Amino acid sequence: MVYTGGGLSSKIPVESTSSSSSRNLGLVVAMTQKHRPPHVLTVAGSDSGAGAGIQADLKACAALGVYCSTVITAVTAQNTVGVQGVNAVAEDFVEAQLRSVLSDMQVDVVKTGMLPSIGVVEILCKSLKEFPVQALVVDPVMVSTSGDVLADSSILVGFRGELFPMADIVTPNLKEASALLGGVELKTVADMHFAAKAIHDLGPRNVLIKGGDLPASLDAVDVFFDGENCYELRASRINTRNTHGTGCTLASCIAAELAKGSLMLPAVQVAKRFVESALDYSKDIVIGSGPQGPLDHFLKLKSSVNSSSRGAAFNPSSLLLYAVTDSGMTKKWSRSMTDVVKAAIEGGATIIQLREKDVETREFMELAKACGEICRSRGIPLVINDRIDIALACGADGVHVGQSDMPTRVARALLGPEKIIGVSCKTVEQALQAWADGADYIGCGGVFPTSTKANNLTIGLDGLKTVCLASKLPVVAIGGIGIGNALSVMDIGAPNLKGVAVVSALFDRECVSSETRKLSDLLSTAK
Ligand SMILES: Cc1ncc(COP(=O)(O)OP(=O)(O)O)c(N)n1
Ligand SMILES: Cc1nc(C(=O)O)sc1CCOP(=O)(O)O
Ligand SMILES: [Mg+2]
Repeated sequence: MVYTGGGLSSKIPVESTSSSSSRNLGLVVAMTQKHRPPHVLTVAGSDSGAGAGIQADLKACAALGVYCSTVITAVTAQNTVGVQGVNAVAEDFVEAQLRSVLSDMQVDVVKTGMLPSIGVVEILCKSLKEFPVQALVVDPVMVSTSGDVLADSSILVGFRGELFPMADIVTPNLKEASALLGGVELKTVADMHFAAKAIHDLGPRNVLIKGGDLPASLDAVDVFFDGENCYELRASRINTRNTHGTGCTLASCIAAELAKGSLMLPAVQVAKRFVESALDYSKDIVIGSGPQGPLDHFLKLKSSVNSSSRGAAFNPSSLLLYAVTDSGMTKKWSRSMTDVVKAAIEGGATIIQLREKDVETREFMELAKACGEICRSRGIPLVINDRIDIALACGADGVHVGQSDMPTRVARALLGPEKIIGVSCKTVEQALQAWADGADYIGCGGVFPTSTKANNLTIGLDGLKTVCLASKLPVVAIGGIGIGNALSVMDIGAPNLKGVAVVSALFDRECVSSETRKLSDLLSTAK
């Protein structure tokens, strides 16, 4: 089959094109080391409401950094009210999908969800014998959370006879466990222990009985049995209507962790923690008008801990008057850090960087939290120097890293797509690398000699201009800059030079707010 659209092929750099953008794409591709990501194949039904099924599996795997391919067994018309329709995919086409993925894509773990007929179970087992994988996670989906039947009871024969003996773990909820055991009542944790052992006798190497529906329990208790020991795994019960998709998500997370190389019990524990956090993060979202809303796998990225103050995308104009703190200077003038941050903002600082080289982690955290509140209430971004952990823990807007700090690409992976990342660059190569690695701006200097940073190389106005003209990112100049020379910096004739970053000219002065005001007024006259 020939595909002539944009797609992936448009990302491959074309040799004969000499534009700078295609050259840089080539650079990015060349720099990328080839590796095979952990890979889960989910064999399940599609949920049009995207809370459960294939859609939940894709999101859960993505959230845990695992590649997920899909074999769709049925298409359901489904929302927060219930299941309005089920259209099973023809069995030979389920087989075709399985063959396509398994014969080509080096799947590590297969996870199953809705298997609508015994024929599909048989096809799956046959395919797994032909293309063995490292592990098989079976979520024996029979009834949806809304009570709608998703597989007829003949499926039980297929589960017991063929699939379970191949499974590394099965993850029934109480209703499914009861059905698997011929309708036995399961009402207590002791019943769950019994069920785990009885289902283990059907052949899987591990069993996880999910106790979410257990009556009158304060904790969410699941029982895990590995053939020798039974464990009660407890998590706090989260009071929310948004629980649709938790079963699929849990099984997918187990599969994802196994694909990364985890042992079974740790994989189950990570999966439980993920579901608990996702439920907590999404407990108040409103999607649909029915009784069961979906959980949101990616709210973690938007949680108050991670991104509380980042209202809008990074605005380069916030680099105009970039105030960088220094605890030595703050102590020298017997001031508190919160007072100097307030004073700088009062004087017109447009972004604050907390640069604390000599404080303990605990104190840095407290300072970052306190300054974060001040900045947030005044609409000014707060960036943390060097410390990605502090930025994450206190919900800062981003970080500034140097060439010997955490690599930008790793910082971006840890901080997610929305946080601001600034990178110190003294050369054109460093500036291009910062862009390729996902930075938002670069700090370029030392423009002039400085006594604030020991042994700092001075690159002068010419060095600054060279880097600015090559940089694809906005630039803030740093090093020895103050009222006497700020305009000469801003006048170098580089449109992407957006401002100046200053330490001593603000914080090693008698009055922080009036010094900042003078510099702010001066910068407002720059072209
Ligand atoms: C805006 C800005 N530019 C450059 C730096 C210097 O960062 P780095 O090279 O990591 O040195 P330290 O500040 O960590 O000593 C900066 N902090 N801010
Ligand atoms: C923190 C820092 N980074 C620099 C760089 O060149 O990357 S110069 C510098 C210190 C800037 O302090 P002052 O404004 O007091 O000169
Ligand atoms: Mg640094």
